[in-house]
Amino acid sequence: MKLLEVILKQAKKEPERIALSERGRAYTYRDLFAAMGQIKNQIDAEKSSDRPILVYGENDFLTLASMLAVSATGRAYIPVDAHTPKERTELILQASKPSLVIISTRDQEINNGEGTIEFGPHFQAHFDEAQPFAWESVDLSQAVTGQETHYIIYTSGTTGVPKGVAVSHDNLLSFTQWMNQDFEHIEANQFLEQALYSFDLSIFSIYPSLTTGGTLVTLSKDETNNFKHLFERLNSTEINTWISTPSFVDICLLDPSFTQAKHPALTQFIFCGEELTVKTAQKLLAQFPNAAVYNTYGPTEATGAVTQIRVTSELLEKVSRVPLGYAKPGVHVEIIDQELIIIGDSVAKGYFENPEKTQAAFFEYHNEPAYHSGDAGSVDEDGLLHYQGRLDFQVKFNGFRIELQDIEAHLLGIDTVEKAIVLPKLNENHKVTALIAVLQSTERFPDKKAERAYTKGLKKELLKTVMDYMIPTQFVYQSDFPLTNNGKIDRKRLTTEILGG
Ligand SMILES: Nc1ncnc2c1ncn2[C@@H]1O[C@H](COP(=O)(O)OP(=O)(O)OP(=O)(O)O)[C@@H](O)[C@H]1O
Repeated sequence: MKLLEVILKQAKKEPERIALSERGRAYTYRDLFAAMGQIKNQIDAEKSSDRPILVYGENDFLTLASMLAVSATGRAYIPVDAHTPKERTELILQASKPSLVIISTRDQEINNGEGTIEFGPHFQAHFDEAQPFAWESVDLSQAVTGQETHYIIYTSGTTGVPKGVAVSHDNLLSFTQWMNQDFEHIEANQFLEQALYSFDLSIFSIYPSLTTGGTLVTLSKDETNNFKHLFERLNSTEINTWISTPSFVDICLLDPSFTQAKHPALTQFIFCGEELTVKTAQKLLAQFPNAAVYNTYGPTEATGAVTQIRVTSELLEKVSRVPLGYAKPGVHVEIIDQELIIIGDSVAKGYFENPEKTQAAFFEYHNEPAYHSGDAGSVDEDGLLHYQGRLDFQVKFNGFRIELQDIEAHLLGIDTVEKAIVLPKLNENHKVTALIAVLQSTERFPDKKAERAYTKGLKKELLKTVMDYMIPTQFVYQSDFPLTNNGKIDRKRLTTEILGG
């Protein structure tokens, strides 16, 4: 069955259920299909080629309806958030050459600080609620299916030109079925939709919610950026399933009202995108002792996530790093030369119209699709996967091979350390000349002398668990860490801030 057909079946059963709730406004499943139909008509009227369609919008109803309308025409959609820097949007436009651009943001001024973008053929999406709607008019005969590309998400591209990961309908179907089976079953589940649609963490809420008659509770950019607005919204909205990066929940844990007593309906937390530290998991379980907390792992190239584990207090007592979990059905993970190789039905089709990059990362392993994750790890005898950091975060320092994230994990093992990032300082020959630890500590230092004394104690503590050649050369303290648009700690910006351009 096609994903859109599953959504339609569910929608027809309970058309008045809320499909999406934005700040100050809620839309039913009937609204969603009505809007999809209208936008699909607009697409059909353009008579564009069957190349992908770029949807330029925000996390809201009109953007969701636009993406689904594109799927209904059988084309792939490319979600681009309207807050994306102009230059990057232009790079994505050049790389993807979409047949059409749907502008679903209501705020046309959004990018004007940076000037107008040349979109090529485009139209503004509209939803006219006064127009009559009949379920019989819904036509999914052309809708995306099988190996056809469902969406193309451009990864933030740590280097150079962004790469568009092409995910098939069947990749997404397999992911959605797993989410619907292997996590908590919550009736009329209200999903937090914090991740931008242009970040694949968003599929954790969109498809499981829509295929089961749930509600997407979307946060606007203003709400995720403004602590006061965020808490106004969180405290006035019921959420059952929380999906975010660990860094985002860290921000929420700063608010004393973020507790089970205040949010009794919030019973499930699902994390992905970056390491969930033992500290964050402990803090969360202390605030929400009855909630089911899951760590999941996966790159965009393997459709959202491919492993999961329920994180309990008992588990946290036994481990120094939170395991990544067990592989989903249809996927297995092998370690080849230290690297996690993801094999099976979640592996995406490749990078859109980029055979060179595709060939470098995707391959066939015993007749199954496989992907080089670039992550280091190990697998237990019973199939439990452990994370050891990104392979490209391994450096040579004074002749020793050092895994930066290994030092970070040990720093986080110290009670007063809340966050830790270790950055390599390079000379002009790209040789590491120093390791800089950037820390957020619970301690406050009245003066430099106090800071030095604390650092001295920290080094002593660290020496109990790591080799002396792994001790950072310098320690820098920050009260908060910059985050990327996707809500992960922004190492690149931190490097520029600490080490200079
Ligand atoms: N649960 C987890 N624990 C540790 N690391 C994780 C976890 N989940 C995801 N990651 C990290 O995030 C990576 C996947 O992230 P994603 O596909 O969003 O792109 P990225 O590698 O962060 O690059 P970019 O953001 O530049 O596109 C994984 O390869 C892994 O390194």
